[in-house]
Amino acid sequence: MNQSKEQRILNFVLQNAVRGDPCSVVDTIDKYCSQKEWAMNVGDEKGKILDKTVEEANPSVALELGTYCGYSAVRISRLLKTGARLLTVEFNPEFAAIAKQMIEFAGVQDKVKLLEGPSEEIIPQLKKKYEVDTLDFVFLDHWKDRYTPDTILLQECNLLRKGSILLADNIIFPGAPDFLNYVRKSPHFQCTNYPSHLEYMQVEDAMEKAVFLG
Ligand SMILES: O=C(NCCCCCn1ccc2cnccc21)c1cc(-c2ccc(F)cc2)cc(O)c1O
Ligand SMILES: [Mg+2]
Repeated sequence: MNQSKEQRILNFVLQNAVRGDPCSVVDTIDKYCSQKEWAMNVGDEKGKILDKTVEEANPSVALELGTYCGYSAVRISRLLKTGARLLTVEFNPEFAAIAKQMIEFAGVQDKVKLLEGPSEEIIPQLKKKYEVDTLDFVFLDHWKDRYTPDTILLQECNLLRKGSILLADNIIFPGAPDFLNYVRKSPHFQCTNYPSHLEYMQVEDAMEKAVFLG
């Protein structure tokens, strides 16, 4: 049975990155996906915007929707302070299995909890089952038509507090027009746009930061 692209990415990391070194894992994935096979990791250009936003949020509890191979989970968790944690949600069991190994190889498994399933089921469980009070930072990188309903669901579940920072990938490509509309029109969010490029390509993309005002 021939390997998946995601398995090839993981194998390349296991053979070429430094175990326990999150930066080398991130750089090695970027090397593979820019030179050998494109993949939908957030990448280094948008990754730098992600880094800045995580540093601004300095979260105790962070949520990521869309783990994929674990690239942004490793990227985010390498910046977390002692005792802080990242909950990352992946819907696809094959991707979750790859991401688990990627996270463990990077040595960030103590900071990251990988939750398997659809966001609309997991978000309502965060308070009781995963002992979350409120979320300091949320990275949206899953189905683009789920960004808006999940942002509404986060509010309905009382998971956001004054100052919670949402960062959304792929605002231009593949695009999340309804999300952009929703947060920019809402009196409960202060928005900032960060123009960038699609990972590993010269195609325009952008990220949108939305700070919850309460
Ligand atoms: O589709 C993208 N990501 C989402 C993947 C599926 C998420 C599924 N999923 C995960 C957790 C979860 C929880 N609940 C429900 C569903 C859930 C994506 C695509 C492109 C892209 C693709 C083709 C192209 F030609 C150009 C660009 C680039 C990106 O950066 C992307 O992020
Ligand atoms: Mg993306």
